[in-house]
Amino acid sequence: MKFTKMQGIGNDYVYVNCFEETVEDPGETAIRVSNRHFGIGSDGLILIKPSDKADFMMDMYNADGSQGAMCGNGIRCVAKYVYDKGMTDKTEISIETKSGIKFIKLTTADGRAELAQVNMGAPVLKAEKIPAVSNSMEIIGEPIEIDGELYHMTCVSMGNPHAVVYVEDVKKVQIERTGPLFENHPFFPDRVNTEFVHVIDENTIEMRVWERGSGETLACGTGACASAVASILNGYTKDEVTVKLLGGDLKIRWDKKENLVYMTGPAEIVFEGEITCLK
Ligand SMILES: N[C@@H](CCC[C@H](N)C(=O)O)C(=O)O
Repeated sequence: MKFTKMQGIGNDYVYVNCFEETVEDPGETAIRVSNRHFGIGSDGLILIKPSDKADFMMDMYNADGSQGAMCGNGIRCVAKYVYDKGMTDKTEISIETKSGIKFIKLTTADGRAELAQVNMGAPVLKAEKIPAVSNSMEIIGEPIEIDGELYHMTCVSMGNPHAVVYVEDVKKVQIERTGPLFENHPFFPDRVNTEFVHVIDENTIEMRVWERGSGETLACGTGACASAVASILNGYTKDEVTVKLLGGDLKIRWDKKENLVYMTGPAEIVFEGEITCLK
């Protein structure tokens, strides 16, 4: 099976072109390829498939084999892949995901895609739709105690569930301990991605993420969008936010008039290869 390893600000996935390849058991394949010692090494697996509703389809799996409905960094990479490989000559591409069709605009140079702006759609704030168990309709700045520590949490779905909490210093977060406690908290029936955010100024935040199904990653596109929306809702930032992640920066803009979130960032091919045997 031929594959391409790609990354969007350090959030790395193994991409398989399913116009040419068939993946029988994507969950199991994701677990095997993601292993950083016995496999290729990645945060998960992304399949690029034909779609009858959009130009292409993205089907994504986390490192633990669970399927994700949406992947912000992944969708920029899929758009770069199909453009750079000549599968389309369009610079405005539609991609079907499990959370609906997303629209991507590419900036190109020398026949290659460099930056991708993704219309990520409307943020979902209703607790039951995230899903999160709460007596409130929306969870904005709600207190939650985790491991004896009090956090104020804002929950947003960007096609997948996110809990955004604010901290003084992202470097000091014991994410390997705290991340799983949020991820598997009974508050979140489908588990949750958690963003630990520090507000730098009204235009800039920094963030570390614990991803549902993959653990700490260098970046999360949907998480950056959720963090920007949470920071705007809590009055910490303006509507356009630079999100600084361990792997790089993303620009997020919430167009409140249209209620649409736009994410802009890079995508890169790291290497390509062929799997002949993977235990
Ligand atoms: N890294 C992604 C999100 C991947 C899916 C997530 N872990 C989930 O299960 O919801 C991104 O860039 O958005």
